Amino acid sequence: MNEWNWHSRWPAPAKLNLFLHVVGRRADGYHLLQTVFRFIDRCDWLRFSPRADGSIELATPTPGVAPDDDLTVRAARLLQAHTGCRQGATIHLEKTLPMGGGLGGGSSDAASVLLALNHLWQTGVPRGELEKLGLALGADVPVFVHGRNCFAEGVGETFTDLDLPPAAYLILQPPVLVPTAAIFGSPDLRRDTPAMRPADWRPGIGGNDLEAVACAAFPAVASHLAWLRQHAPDAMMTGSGACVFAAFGSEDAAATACAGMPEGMIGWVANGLTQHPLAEIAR
Ligand SMILES: C[C@@](CO)(OP(=O)(O)O)[C@H](O)COP(=O)(O)OP(=O)(O)OC[C@H]1O[C@@H](n2ccc(N)nc2=O)[C@H](O)[C@@H]1O
Ligand SMILES: Nc1ncnc2c1ncn2[C@@H]1O[C@H](COP(=O)(O)OP(=O)(O)O)[C@@H](O)[C@H]1O
Repeated sequence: MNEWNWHSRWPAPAKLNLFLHVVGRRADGYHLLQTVFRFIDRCDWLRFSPRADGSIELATPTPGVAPDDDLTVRAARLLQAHTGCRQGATIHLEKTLPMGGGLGGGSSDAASVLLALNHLWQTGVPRGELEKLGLALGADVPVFVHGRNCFAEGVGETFTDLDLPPAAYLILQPPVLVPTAAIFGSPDLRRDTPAMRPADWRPGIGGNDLEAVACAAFPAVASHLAWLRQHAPDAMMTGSGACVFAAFGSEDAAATACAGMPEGMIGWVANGLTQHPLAEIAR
């Protein structure tokens, strides 16, 4: 893909979990999930400048995250270590996606860094290997490297690709940062939803098993969900929260509901993507 180069602005799209079931737990405490990932057209954006000194620098530190802990920096260093690459990069990250929002922003940033620098440094790591590398950074990273809307299993690393119909979503952003580990660690979490066959899933099937725990711990999530359900009964939370969303019949219908939000509520309309914008790179 020749159009992607050092001058490009690289997208890191958000995801929605169209349903999310906890079907078990691994010996190491990680939860076995079934979920459908859908990419949407709301993105963080990345730019890269080459560095001859081999170091990785983040020119735009993320508020509240030490640069060495930032998933963008960790992803770049992981790729360097994996390939023995001696080139470096300065990373410029333009954050749009809320942190701790269940939209996978940090994971998507990490995946786009892996895809972009693998291309720019010409390190030639195949996509499947990049997915495995991404898993070391977080359970959500592999799907963004994978690049297709899909039914995911395991901790989120085994994929059955899906063709999803176009959809317009209204997404509400409660003003809280939900810590994923605390939601998965709750004694109240239901962990025994029966597994389904990926081929049996259809849009509208399944709920989010993390939702009740997040709503109990964060009343703002519950109140945003209650408001959205007045307009769209199928509204649900994405990931471990905090954001909640609903599909509408058209972008106009979603925009109309958005325009009716009470003062102070933050929400926006996004369209479902047919695939990740970097899906064809390194394939
Ligand atoms: C819940 C989901 C659904 O897509 O999304 P988000 O809400 O984070 O967007 C993901 O599974 C989150 O993935 P990610 O955010 O990458 O999680 P990680 O950093 O790997 O894990 C954070 C912590 O959550 C717990 N965890 C995470 C994933 C999983 N399958 N089981 C778990 O028990 C573990 O305690 C882990 O230490
Ligand atoms: N580049 C990054 N963008 C967002 N969060 C990051 C980043 N690097 C590290 N983090 C950490 O990852 C956590 C989870 O962020 P994020 O992926 O945006 O939320 P979620 O997993 O709920 O979708 C943040 O609270 C933050 O501490």
